[in-house]
Amino acid sequence: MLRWLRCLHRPRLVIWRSGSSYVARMRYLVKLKGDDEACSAALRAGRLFLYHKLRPLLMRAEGGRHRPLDMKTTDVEALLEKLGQQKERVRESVLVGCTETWVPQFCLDVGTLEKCAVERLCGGEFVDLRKAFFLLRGHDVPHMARGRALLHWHQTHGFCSASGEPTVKNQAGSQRVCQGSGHTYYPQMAPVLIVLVSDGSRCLLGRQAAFPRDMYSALAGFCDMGETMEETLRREVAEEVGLEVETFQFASTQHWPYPQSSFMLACHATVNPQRCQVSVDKVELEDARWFTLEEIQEALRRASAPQAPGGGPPVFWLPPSFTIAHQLVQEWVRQQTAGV
Ligand SMILES: NC(=O)C1=CN([C@@H]2O[C@H](COP(=O)(O)OP(=O)(O)OC[C@H]3O[C@@H](n4cnc5c(N)ncnc54)[C@H](OP(=O)(O)O)[C@@H]3O)[C@@H](O)[C@H]2O)C=CC1
Ligand SMILES: [Mg+2]
Repeated sequence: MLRWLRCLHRPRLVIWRSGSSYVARMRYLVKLKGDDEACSAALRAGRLFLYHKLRPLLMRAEGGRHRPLDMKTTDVEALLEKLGQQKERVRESVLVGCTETWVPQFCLDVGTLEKCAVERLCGGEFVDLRKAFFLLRGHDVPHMARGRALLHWHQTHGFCSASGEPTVKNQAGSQRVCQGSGHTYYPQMAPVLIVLVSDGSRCLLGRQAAFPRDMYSALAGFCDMGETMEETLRREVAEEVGLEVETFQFASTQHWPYPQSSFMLACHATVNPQRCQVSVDKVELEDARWFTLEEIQEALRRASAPQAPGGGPPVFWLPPSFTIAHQLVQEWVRQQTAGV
């Protein structure tokens, strides 16, 4: 039976900045979601982030980093007209947020335009989001991921599953409605459990064949219909590596834009060190193995994908620092070294 893992990690205290500005902005955003006219006015005054076939438009910033390129709506309208499109296409955009200075932010996919022409006219580059994860600063990543996820949802929910008729997006893009059946569709995320398993002194990482070469991550799996988080955790660890979890503790959550949109629920778990022989399900994983604290600490010190010197054995590496898998690994190291 699962037991709660006591004292492994201190509960996280989150302190939000106080003040009425956050509340007012959230109320403004909810108004834009429910009021097409207000949202159209916000679009005129807002900023647009362009995507091309779900690749965000980035520009080079100082220090070799990149940043998302945002544009005035009127500039995007001029761009569309210059490339032979109707400027009304800006209305295909979706609302993704609002800055602290109350500038509404929208995303628009211009995948039907010629990519190089847009890049030339805007002075940026459309970059695959997985590559962009390594180029952007941490706080820009969730923003770009959210835009991609929402645009992808709209691109794949154009028809009603009840009537087969086209669905229509509201101006904010917070829902699609089928006039025929009356169904309203809302953007969805699939719950995924991600877990860092430890035997007390080592942690278990695995890799799928589709991962970048030599990258290892925490175990993950989609929640089955009707499962609790604990049941998914226990099942996935049993299925993928043949181990029985003894204790676990919830850690945090993260939105992840793949494969469609996932709501990642992150946990730490332990197995009995006397029963930690890994048996990998080769359909799901290419490999899974135990790593010592020293190996993990060294991987955390390596900034990016390392090259094995002189053709020696490949060195493993971890997902980028903003990912929840990386955060689980860092938490585990902190716990292992606490009081040392
Ligand atoms: N942010 C992070 O730090 C990390 C994120 N992840 C993400 O977690 C997600 C899940 O991990 P993964 O190990 O692949 O999951 P699973 O172990 O559940 O295996 C994936 C398989 O499950 C099936 N499946 C069941 N439900 C779904 C669903 N709702 N959507 C898609 N496939 C489903 C598919 O099988 P079939 O194709 O046969 O139908 C798919 O190939 C991935 O999207 C991955 O990108 C993973 C690690 C780190
Ligand atoms: Mg998996």
